[in-house]
Amino acid sequence: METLADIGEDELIRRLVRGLKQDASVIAGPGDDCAVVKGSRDLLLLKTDTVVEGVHFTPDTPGRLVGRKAMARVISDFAAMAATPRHALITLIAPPQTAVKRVLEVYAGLRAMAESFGVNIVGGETSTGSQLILTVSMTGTAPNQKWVSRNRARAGDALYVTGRLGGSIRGRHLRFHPRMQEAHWISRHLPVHAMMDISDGLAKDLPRLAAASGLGFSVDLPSLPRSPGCTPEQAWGDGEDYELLLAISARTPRKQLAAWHTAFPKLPLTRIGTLVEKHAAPLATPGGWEHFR
Ligand SMILES: Nc1ncnc2c1ncn2[C@@H]1O[C@H](COP(=O)(O)OP(=O)(O)OP(=O)(O)O)[C@@H](O)[C@H]1O
Ligand SMILES: Cc1ncc(C[n+]2csc(CCOP(=O)(O)O)c2C)c(N)n1
Ligand SMILES: [Mg+2]
Repeated sequence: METLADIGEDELIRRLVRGLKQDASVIAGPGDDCAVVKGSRDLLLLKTDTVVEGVHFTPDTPGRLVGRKAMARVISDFAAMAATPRHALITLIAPPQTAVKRVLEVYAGLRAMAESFGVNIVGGETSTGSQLILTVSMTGTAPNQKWVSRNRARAGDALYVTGRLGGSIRGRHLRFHPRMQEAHWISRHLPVHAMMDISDGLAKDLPRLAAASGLGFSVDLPSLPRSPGCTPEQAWGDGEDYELLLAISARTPRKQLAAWHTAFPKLPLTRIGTLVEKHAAPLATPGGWEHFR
């Protein structure tokens, strides 16, 4: 088996970036001290995110899915802002004994996901360490200065989620689809006040969204849209759903909400609760992912 120790850093990078597809915004991609891309008059958005072997995937996870997940998680954050991802830097850390084939597969997953969302991989960094770690840093734009924050929600707003929650560890955490089209549709068609993607579980992310606007929440656990075979507690706490959580005006006309089902007939948009004044919030059920405890 050919390992990273056999081919060395420069040859690895050469193989990783060979034939990378880039659009006309890229002036200088991998190969120089920095990447150079054309700027834009739109707002610039920035995000970085890491996946770690043993935390976000295992040594058995196919390389392609590791790369897919690493790229899709960041794209999902751009979706959560109703923004457009554009340029990515990839930091790859791997033990010397890693098979070259595995790293090439990881990169194939990164590249396929990037291409399908119009993201240019323009550079990165390669180093060694005790396990496989992949960091994707990305820039994006908010056309017409329009983006959706987490913190403009108001008491009384209705809480909705896209898709179904829970059980992601059975495979969906590796194969989810960032809700990009859906998020842009929401920002265009609904009076959305706050939005985020669900990575640590509703149990963690809903309190974050509410707190960002200085509010509390009331949620009906049995009403959560669930993945097949999941309990409400799993839908609440499992995490890595990468679905959208949004707060919209309680006065949204029913017709506007019904238009969702025409636009996305296969994906539910479900009312799960309400944002309330902090002092009026019922006690929340604990749960969700936490890295350090
Ligand atoms: N080490 C750090 N230094 C500075 N800011 C950080 C650091 N880690 C996280 N943050 C910031 O804290 C906020 C929450 O980080 P987190 O990674 O939980 O993002 P998220 O979007 O809530 O979750 P996810 O990345 O799983 O979607 C983000 O705005 C992030 O930029
Ligand atoms: C091997 C393995 N063990 C556990 C999990 C579950 N998991 C890991 S990180 C995370 C929250 C999101 O991460 P972050 O907070 O970094 O965005 C969850 C739910 C997994 N996917 N693979
Ligand atoms: Mg997020």
